[in-house]
Amino acid sequence: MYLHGTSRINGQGHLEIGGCDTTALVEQYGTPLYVMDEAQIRQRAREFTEAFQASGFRFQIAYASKAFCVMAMCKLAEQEGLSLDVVSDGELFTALKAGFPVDRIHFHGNNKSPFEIEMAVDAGIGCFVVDNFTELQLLNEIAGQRNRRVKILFRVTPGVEAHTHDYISTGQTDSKFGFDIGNGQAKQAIETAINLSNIEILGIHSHIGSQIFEVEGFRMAAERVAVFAATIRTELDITLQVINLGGGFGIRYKEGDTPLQISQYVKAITEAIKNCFGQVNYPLPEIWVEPGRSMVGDAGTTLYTIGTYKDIPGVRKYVAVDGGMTDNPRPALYESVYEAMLANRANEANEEIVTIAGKACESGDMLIWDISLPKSKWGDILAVSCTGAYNYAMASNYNRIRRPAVVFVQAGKSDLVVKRESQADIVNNDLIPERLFG
Ligand SMILES: Cc1ncc(COP(=O)(O)O)c(C=O)c1O
Ligand SMILES: N[C@@H](CCCC[NH3+])C(=O)O
Repeated sequence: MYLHGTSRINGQGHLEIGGCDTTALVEQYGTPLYVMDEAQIRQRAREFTEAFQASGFRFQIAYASKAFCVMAMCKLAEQEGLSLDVVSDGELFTALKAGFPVDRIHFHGNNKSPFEIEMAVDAGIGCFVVDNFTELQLLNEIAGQRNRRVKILFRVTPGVEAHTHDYISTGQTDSKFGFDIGNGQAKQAIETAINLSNIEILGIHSHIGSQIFEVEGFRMAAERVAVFAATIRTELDITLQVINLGGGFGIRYKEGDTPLQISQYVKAITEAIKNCFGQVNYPLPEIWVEPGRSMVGDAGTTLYTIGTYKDIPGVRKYVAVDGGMTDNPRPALYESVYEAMLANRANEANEEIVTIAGKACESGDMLIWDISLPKSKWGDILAVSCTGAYNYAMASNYNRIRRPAVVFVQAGKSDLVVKRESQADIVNNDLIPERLFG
């Protein structure tokens, strides 16, 4: 397993993260356990900030909280001077509860409910990223009822196909998100909004997809957005101040993954904006981005306890752990590949190829197919790396399996930031109607 961030093998031959021995973390908190390397998250935030500072552009880096949205993470994002992207009242509530400055929160989503819009307007949200015509009218109406003027970006689809899994590709014309530039709907949306008295247009937003390893897609998106901005200026007499190019910066999950340095992504984006907007003689806009995975993905490691085996001679050996698709649905959803190691026997040589199965009642509940490991036994600790993004965030209670705890580790200290769900939590919202007792 590749050792990310502060991960290392210590003198006892154990995996250590943030100066904490993972076997001690398991003793203290149990398994499955999400371990987040705080220094690694902070370093990523600083890489983004420094790269933008070097570009000379005005900027906002909005952490896409969907990747991992808990109050401690919102606090950390605030400390690092980031903005925050939320997509539901739940994420907004989490951020507000954590005391995140509301004027630095951006509200996304393709089907924001009236309740969500009201909540965000009342809270004084920094901006809405408007996704469709219905939302535009609703937002104007709700803001009007409150005598408020709300800032917006328009989410546009620039017609760029990112080289990634279909389910996480969003910039193409056939997408449920945003207004298409190519078919004229993006222009029509801006034209409509100009006449809405409770809306202030800041700019446009484009997000082409996730887990992207090259810069070409971002360059193309910047180019199309610049041409579009120029057309809008000529035809509608409005100059956009903000261009948001979304997130999508890839990370290394496994051997063969080739993400770029954060500074390379940022340089490509800022240079493309500079060139493309320069070519059409446009005042340089403020640049916003929304990294999620690249902020937290490789800072996360999940620790599991190994339980049972099923060895099918000549076919395959299954090794089951005490979690699975309920804490990490990504292999089942996207065929994502993860790396792992035995955290308590980290120096031992690999001896067998096994398949790591989860404990859910589902044949597709596999975490890793065909991985080389030392011969493991009941009670060993399996560490799976790169689980910081879209793992806890996408965890479920399928089979009424309880969601794991999350700890932040740094400089030899661990802090619980999400408690393990209890059995009481599992039935907390259940009710038995009176008549069923009769
Ligand atoms: C609008 C938007 N912004 C930001 C992100 C974050 O993407 P990533 O986690 O790949 O950086 C996403 C998710 O793909 C998104 O849909
Ligand atoms: N959930 C996806 C990323 C999509 C993000 C939202 N647009 C993943 O785990 O890779």
